[in-house]
Amino acid sequence: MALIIGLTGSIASGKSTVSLMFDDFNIPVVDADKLSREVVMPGENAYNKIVETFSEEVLREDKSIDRKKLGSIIFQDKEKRKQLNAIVHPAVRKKMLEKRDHYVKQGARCVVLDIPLLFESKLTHFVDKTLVVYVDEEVQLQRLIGRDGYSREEAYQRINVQIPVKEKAAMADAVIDNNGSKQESYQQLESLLNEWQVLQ
Ligand SMILES: CC(C)(COP(=O)(O)OP(=O)(O)OC[C@H]1O[C@@H](n2cnc3c(N)ncnc32)[C@H](O)[C@@H]1O)[C@@H](O)C(=O)NCCC(=O)NCCS
Ligand SMILES: Nc1ncnc2c1ncn2[C@@H]1O[C@H](COP(=O)(O)OP(=O)(O)OP(=O)(O)O)[C@@H](O)[C@H]1O
Repeated sequence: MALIIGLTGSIASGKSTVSLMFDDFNIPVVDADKLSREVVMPGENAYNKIVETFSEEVLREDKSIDRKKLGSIIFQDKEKRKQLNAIVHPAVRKKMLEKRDHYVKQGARCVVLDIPLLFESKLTHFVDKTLVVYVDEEVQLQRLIGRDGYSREEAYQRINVQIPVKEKAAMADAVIDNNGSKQESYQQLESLLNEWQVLQ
């Protein structure tokens, strides 16, 4: 039986950074953020629904979704966020489960589902173990600003629409403390995978 790990955290806590490390252990990762970009490509159902709901105002000149613009709308309006989630999440879940099952069928010993909203969307039944990538709030804020160039207010807005990462860490089966170097996080991941006996 394959072990399915749900990898989560909060925005800019380091999920993608840790998710890349699984490659070294030949463990496949299904990335919900990546799928959420694929399902809103022009021509897809979710794309059409987004245009219907949010108007052509959220399109770029080439008709693709202007993610920055859509983000600036939904991160400050709970109702609009719910509308977008209702459009995008079902399509992402379907693709995620298809990919999970594909890797399991191929004989993977372990599959990672990288899902930013694992706890918020109550998806823990998709996985056997939950793993949270944790950082202190000030580190999270600085890394988010450093990566995306948001103002402090914009960064807080994005952090505050999710369950605080401290609370997620308290709910998780395991936690990687990503306040230190990437190397330190890598070592924590390696020990955990040994503990969970998924390394060949
Ligand atoms: C609003 C959008 C267009 C902004 O796109 P952008 O490229 O700027 O951000 P990206 O998609 O890379 O998301 C960055 C991070 O924001 C957070 N986030 C994104 N959407 C949401 C949401 N609906 N609620 C809370 N946090 C969210 C996550 O931590 C995610 O990792 C995009 O995030 C989106 O379509 N969101 C709805 C789908 C969703 O919930 N995706 C996240 C999990 S599948
Ligand atoms: N241990 C670390 N030391 C220094 N910088 C780090 C560390 N871990 C991650 N970072 C940097 O912090 C930023 C956020 O990390 P990352 O993109 O992995 O977060 P994320 O949780 O995947 O974010 P999102 O929720 O937006 O997808 C990136 O610029 C990344 O390079």
